[in-house]
Amino acid sequence: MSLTTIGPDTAFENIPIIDISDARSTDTSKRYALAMEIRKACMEVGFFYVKGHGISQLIIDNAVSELHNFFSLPLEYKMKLENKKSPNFKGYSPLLSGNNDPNNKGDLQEGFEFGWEDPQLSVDAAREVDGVMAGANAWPHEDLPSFRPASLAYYHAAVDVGKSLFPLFALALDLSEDFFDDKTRHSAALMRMLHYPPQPPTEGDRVIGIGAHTDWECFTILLQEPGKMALQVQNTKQQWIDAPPIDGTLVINLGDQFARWTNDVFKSTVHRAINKSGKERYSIPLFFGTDYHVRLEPIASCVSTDRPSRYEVVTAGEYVKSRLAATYGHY
Ligand SMILES: O=C(O)CCC(=O)C(=O)O
Ligand SMILES: [Fe+2]
Repeated sequence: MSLTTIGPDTAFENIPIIDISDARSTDTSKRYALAMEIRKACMEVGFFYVKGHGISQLIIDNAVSELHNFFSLPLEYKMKLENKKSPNFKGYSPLLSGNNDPNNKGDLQEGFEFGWEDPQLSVDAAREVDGVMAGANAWPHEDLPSFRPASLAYYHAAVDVGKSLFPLFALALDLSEDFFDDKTRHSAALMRMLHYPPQPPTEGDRVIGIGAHTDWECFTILLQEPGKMALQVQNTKQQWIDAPPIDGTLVINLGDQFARWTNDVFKSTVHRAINKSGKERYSIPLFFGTDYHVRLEPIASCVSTDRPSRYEVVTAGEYVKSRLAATYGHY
């Protein structure tokens, strides 16, 4: 079936909530029904909340509390782990060091980035499969020893949720459920711990938490700290729709790799965050892509004579590398 003729005829005004407890159901019809819900959200919004994701509140609370501790360290401690010192850009990025929206002056956030740790794989071998971001993480072992285990516990739980979603995305695209299995062997899954200071009243909208952008991978799993509104998602009428934290849920949003793969049938939707809560705000996105050598070729059901291929075919790694260079000056 062609997916190119089904499309949204209205701009979305809210973001659906999908219960994914059936993601690994042994009942095929339940998995299929869930995939159809996901298909609708991917085609109409590019964002959805998930509940029933199975990550324990304890794992989430520990990660969030360690993340508060990390960002409370003195700047000089955090700067010891600055990502520019790392060959693969892991570690700490200070306030205003990134700029996601070229019209802006910098993102009002500081971050800590880490990825998959595979003790079996040497750094060189990892780089070969995972490209520029592969290799060791930079942890504040001495200054905050409990940060690594708490962060990795949440990371592994979130990666597991991500792995349960790929077969559903495949079904949603009328592909076999295992379509992404051989393309996601090495978990190109990067996690960023983020801290957004309150938006200063004196700043206009050219210095905000994170400027308007799309994500670069297949999809992102975002944990927002409860109670603080910041994330907004843009619809086709250029209206900003609020995506507040909702208890018990995570936000899933699609990124550019899926847009390329699906010839924009799945939407990589523009979003931004402005922390107007007056308090410190924290969030944890996990960017879930395919292995970096995988070519982002459009899926047959997403191309037609009326909708020819929109993107040049590149590998996932080439794409991410080009976006990193544009956003952080990493080459
Ligand atoms: O902090 C948020 O809510 C959004 C973060 C985000 O969009 C990103 O890091 O790509
Ligand atoms: Fe994003």
